[in-house]
Amino acid sequence: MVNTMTLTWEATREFAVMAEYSTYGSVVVLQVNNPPVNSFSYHVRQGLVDGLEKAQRDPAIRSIVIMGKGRTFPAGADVREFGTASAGMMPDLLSVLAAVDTSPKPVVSAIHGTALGGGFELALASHYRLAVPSARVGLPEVHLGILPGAGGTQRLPRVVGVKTAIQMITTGQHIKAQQALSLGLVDKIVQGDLLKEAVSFARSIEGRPVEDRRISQKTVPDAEKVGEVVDAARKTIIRRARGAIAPMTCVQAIQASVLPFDVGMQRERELMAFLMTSWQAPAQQYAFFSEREVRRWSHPRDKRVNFKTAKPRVIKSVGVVGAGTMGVGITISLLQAGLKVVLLEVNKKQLDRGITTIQKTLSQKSASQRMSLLTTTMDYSALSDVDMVIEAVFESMRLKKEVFKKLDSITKPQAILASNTSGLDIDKIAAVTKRPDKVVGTHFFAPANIMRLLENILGKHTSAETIATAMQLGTTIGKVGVLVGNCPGFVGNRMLGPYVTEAVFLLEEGADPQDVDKAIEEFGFAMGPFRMGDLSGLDIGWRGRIEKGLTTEQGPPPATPPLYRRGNRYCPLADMLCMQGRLGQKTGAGWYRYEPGSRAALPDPVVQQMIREYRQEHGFKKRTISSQEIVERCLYPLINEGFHILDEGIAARSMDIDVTYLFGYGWPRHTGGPMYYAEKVVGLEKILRSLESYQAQYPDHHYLQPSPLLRDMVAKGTSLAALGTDSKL
Ligand SMILES: CCCCCCCCCCCCC[C@H](O)CC(=O)SCCNC(=O)CCNC(=O)[C@H](O)C(C)(C)COP(=O)(O)OP(=O)(O)OC[C@H]1O[C@@H](n2cnc3c(N)ncnc32)[C@H](O)[C@@H]1OP(=O)(O)O
Repeated sequence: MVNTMTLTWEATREFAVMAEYSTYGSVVVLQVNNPPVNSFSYHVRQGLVDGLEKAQRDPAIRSIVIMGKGRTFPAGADVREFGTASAGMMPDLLSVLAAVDTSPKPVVSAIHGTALGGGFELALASHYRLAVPSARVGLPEVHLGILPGAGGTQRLPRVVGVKTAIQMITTGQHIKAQQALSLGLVDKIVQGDLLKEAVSFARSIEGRPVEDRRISQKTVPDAEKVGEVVDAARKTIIRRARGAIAPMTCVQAIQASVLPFDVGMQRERELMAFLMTSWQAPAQQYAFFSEREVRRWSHPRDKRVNFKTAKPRVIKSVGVVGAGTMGVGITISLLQAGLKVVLLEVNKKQLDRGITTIQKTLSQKSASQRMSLLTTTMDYSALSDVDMVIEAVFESMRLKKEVFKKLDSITKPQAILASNTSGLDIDKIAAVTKRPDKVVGTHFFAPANIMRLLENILGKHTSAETIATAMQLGTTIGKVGVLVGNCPGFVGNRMLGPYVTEAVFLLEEGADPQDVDKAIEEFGFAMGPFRMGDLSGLDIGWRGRIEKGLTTEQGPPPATPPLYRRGNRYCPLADMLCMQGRLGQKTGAGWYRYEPGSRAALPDPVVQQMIREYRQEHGFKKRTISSQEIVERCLYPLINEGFHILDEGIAARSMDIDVTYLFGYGWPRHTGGPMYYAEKVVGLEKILRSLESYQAQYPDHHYLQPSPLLRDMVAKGTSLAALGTDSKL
């Protein structure tokens, strides 16, 4: 009987191998075979339709199982096909799913891995769904700037209701098998061999009518509440989406699920066409692929040093120096990935505070297991045996050099020494060691256990093996690693300089901090530059400017013209706040004021008065500044700096810059990243002309001077994609 059944292939192989057809008595199994994620490329769709038709024709067949071969059930449409001729080739996914739904013989989807997007829509069109315990399902299309366009917006609410469907579809969350079972999205969780279990299950339901199993024929359980649910959702989604159009369009499609199925499907199709042809969908799909493409890194100048040839060292234990906010966050990330950590901090109180934070942050379930991987110490000799050290001490070159000298003398010769500096010269740090080839920058972002970006900095002497190890470590701990070259601020913070500088200049001319923040937040950032400054602490930038000699704790350096430093325009408003002890949220006041215990940024009349007096003192005439000007004045100089970075070979490709900004700086994903936005949304020529026009108005704002590369690209009509493979780099 079933359990003892021999699973031999009786399959005929006349169909495309991308949907293999095999029979087990009365059961046909269609196995999608399109590695790596079994996406529905044209040949898969054709193979499935052919297989379904053959199964219908064969009177000996009484049920059909659909599964994925290899690592997963289909994870959705083939996104690389979007916009190409194959995407439109029939059969499209909708006709495949219609053939499944209307099949007179029961169709069972047997899920392992991730049934996502079109894959989960296929499962929902099937009459039964089985899943292994580790499977996950979901409709993540919103992250690609589209909606579940193969019936997902119509079938899902018919099972879970409009409210849950909106929640699932607008967040794109993946649901674990057990939760899917409790929501009624799968019928059974099966242990053991999925193929055997699925065939057995299919046999057990043969002969039962399929009509009442068709989700398309059901009605939405909470239909009478749809108006109020949609209204409530609209409010949160519009705020959360910050300019992304897909989430609200998904809601509109889901709203149509209370209509007859065919009418709802028509509405879904129209809304899908709207999103597919929007500028946001390609931007988000670019972001999806770029996140993966940065894994294929190469030296910004020397393409021979790359991911294909460089072999990473095996890292089993890591030392972390410094138990401040960054050191603690890095330690948590490493522990969560199962690495052994030796955390060193010379200040006992700080070390104790760090240990408490680590304990609190690690999830209850695995805390003791993770904590057993941690050793804490105040003694450098405890680092003698680790494979790698990440230094996360205060941002001072003098201190970092001291630490690296000690590390060089104490750690084993093959250990890699990494600095979490956010912008100091890696070569100067490496120069104090006898192993500059093993020194690398690993710039984490706060909170380091949450933020996904890891900016890895290649020094002049960093070896290919060392950089490969840093990139591999990023993958191990679930970060998106980007390889960049060494320059002040590297990629991320260097580009932030012009952005923040120009934002402060806007205050001189008439804007208030809240005007600037509002415009930038409406563009899509979670926080504008002033709220962000208050959150990070205004003293970080202030200390940096003091270290560079641009200001002092008492005010401008002697004999300095108030609005200039080293020949460049300079606005001291941020320094003035710091001199008053207004360091941001942590002191209850910065650009904004904060009620005790609250993080809500409240406009502060004291700051407004300070800015007014400053304008009067220096002869600035207040004017009204439009949101458009604010966005252009802040973001175009940031983008311009990106062109300088490409020109200098600090980043190998524009996508490395985009990924840095998407994952480290909250750049809105629906615009693709700063460089994508510049080229594909605004247009390089328009960026250039705007910079020229602003520069004519503000000749002493040096960041507004267009980069030679930008000029050259506009003159020649070169694309950023071509630049990545261009001999120039
Ligand atoms: C003119 C307009 C007309 C409009 C008419 C409307 C008609 C509509 C008809 C279309 C219907 C389609 C409807 C459907 O709802 C749309 C979709 O299904 S969109 C896709 C939804 N699915 C996803 O978003 C899943 C994306 N993938 C992932 O989340 C992850 O890859 C994973 C599956 C969880 C696996 O993760 P990992 O194991 O970490 O592996 P990687 O992420 O590294 O991926 C490995 C490899 O695979 C590539 N890849 C992954 N998913 C896809 C995909 N869906 N398409 C193509 N390629 C994919 C990924 O890029 C990696 O590639 P590599 O970097 O290794 O080259």
